[in-house]
Amino acid sequence: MLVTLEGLDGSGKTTVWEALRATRDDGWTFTREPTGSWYGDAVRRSIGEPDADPLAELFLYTADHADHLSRTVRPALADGDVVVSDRYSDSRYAYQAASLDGELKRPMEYIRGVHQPFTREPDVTLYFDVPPETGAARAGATNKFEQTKFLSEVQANYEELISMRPGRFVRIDATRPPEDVLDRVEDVLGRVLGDD
Ligand SMILES: Nc1ncnc2c1ncn2[C@@H]1O[C@H](COP(=O)(O)OP(=O)(O)OP(=O)(O)O)[C@@H](O)[C@H]1O
Ligand SMILES: Cc1cn([C@H]2C[C@H](O)[C@@H](COP(=O)(O)O)O2)c(=O)[nH]c1=O
Repeated sequence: MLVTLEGLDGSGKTTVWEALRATRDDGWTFTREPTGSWYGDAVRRSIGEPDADPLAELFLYTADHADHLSRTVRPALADGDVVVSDRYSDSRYAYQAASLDGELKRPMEYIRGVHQPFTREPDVTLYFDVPPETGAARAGATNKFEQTKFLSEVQANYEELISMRPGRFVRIDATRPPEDVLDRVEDVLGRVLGDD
């Protein structure tokens, strides 16, 4: 089963991912995008570039995803592991659709179309829901993505994705204290894995 954690910068995904990882052992693979590979290094370099070309940036993230799929996600799923990824393809559909708004016609449709032939859709996606102001403040507003205005566009894109796949997304109220957020995530995982 492939479980992904999605949401705005500062929504608390990594906090939960680390807490889950600390209490699980065999049968679980914890992974993330951007990855730790050299493709991920290229992505992180681009995040730090305010003037990076948004289309070039989309393809850096997508290259990292292709490598992540073939080297980590697909092998772990083939071994029967539960794979938990902190960010995955929906981050591209939400963030790069925002950064390419005005550059391409229907950017989300374009980005989903690029992924469709090779990606593996998640089974369950936990959406960490916070207002853009909260996300930007928690993240520290240190780069071009961690800005309230940009995150408002990203949030609208996530809402569109949720309305397209209501059965896959589970909304988590991530404005709650960290312990409550983790409890809710554990409940959801217990339910979906129990049903598996
Ligand atoms: N539920 C919460 N309430 C208040 N603060 C939180 C909560 N969860 C996480 N934080 C704090 O918010 C900051 C961002 O958290 P975290 O790194 O987990 O978010 P993230 O969604 O992974 O962000 P990014 O996508 O930018 O990496 C951290 O300082 C963390 O301690
Ligand atoms: C995978 C992915 C990420 N992003 C953005 C979101 C964040 O601002 C940064 C890095 O992610 P992290 O969770 O803070 O480590 O990159 C993106 O725009 N598109 C993506 O596909």
